[in-house]
Amino acid sequence: MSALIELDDIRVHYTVPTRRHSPPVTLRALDGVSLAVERSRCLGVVGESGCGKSTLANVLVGLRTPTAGRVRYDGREVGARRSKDLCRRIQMVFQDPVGSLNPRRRVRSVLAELIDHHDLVPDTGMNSALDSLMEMVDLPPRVLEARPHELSGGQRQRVAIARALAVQPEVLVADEAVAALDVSAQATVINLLADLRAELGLTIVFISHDLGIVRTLCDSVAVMYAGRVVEEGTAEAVFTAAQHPYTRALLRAAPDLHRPGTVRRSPALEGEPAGTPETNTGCVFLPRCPEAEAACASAPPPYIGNESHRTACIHAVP
Ligand SMILES: Nc1ncnc2c1ncn2[C@@H]1O[C@H](COP(=O)(O)OP(=O)(O)OP(=O)(O)O)[C@@H](O)[C@H]1O
Repeated sequence: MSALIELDDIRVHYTVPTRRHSPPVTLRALDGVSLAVERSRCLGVVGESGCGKSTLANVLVGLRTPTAGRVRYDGREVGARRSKDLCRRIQMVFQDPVGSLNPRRRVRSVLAELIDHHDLVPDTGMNSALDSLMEMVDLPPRVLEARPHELSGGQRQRVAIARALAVQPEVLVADEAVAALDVSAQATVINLLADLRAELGLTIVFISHDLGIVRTLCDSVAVMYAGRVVEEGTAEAVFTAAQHPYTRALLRAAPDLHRPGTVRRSPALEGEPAGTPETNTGCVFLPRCPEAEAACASAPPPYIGNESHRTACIHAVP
């Protein structure tokens, strides 16, 4: 199967200030990421907080121009300035629908404006296009008349998905799209994404801290550490026979994988002690993983920043 999106040696470096009188350092948020996403498939991207997942999402949708590397879409190289049509084809769903929806505007007006902007439906077909969108995301038509604060978290996230679907995209990049939802709303949104993929042939890049959900939804998984993809494979292979020490540490630390009835622990990890993750707003912070650091030795510390919220990918370029 041919890849719809290809990333080739993508680097995103930021220049960040340090202490007064010290020169700024370069932070490698992405440090040579190569990935291919096949059409109509779902790729999960996992890794601890700060490893570069959102930066990757931003590169995919064109919100961030890479410092180096190439992005290809459907075989064609994508430049720094994307066409309106390419922007339409790759849509993002963010973690926080409240922040991404204008609180003053009714759902109808947000969706209609987008459809209009891309000339996707004649004026006479607008009402039925909006009704079908609501049906697609399993919301009653009355939601069209609501403002975001009048909806539940799960409903808002479905409106955010409707907004992405309004422009008839080929790719959805979901960046922690269910992290802010309770378990039942999460299940609804996950099922919705799975149905949309099956019905519309959508390609999905699903970024999440929740390994249980990734295993359920995704065909393949890319594991990120310190701005790099350290392991990539089918979901089954990654979850049952992880190869990289960091993936194994991540699996050990994932609370969902130890919860009975969700996802069984990888046989590859049998006999190894489970980690004790500290959780904070849904993020899993791993205990330091010397094996993983050794395996990523070409990206050595020193880390900068707050050690208690360790962002492994922050290391100064020597
Ligand atoms: N505009 C920016 N300027 C400087 N540093 C940035 C910028 N955006 C992101 N970073 C840094 O780049 C690194 C990667 O950030 P990113 O948001 O991609 O991580 P993440 O894996 O998505 O984390 P989380 O799971 O917590 O959302 C982090 O160390 C972050 O602080």
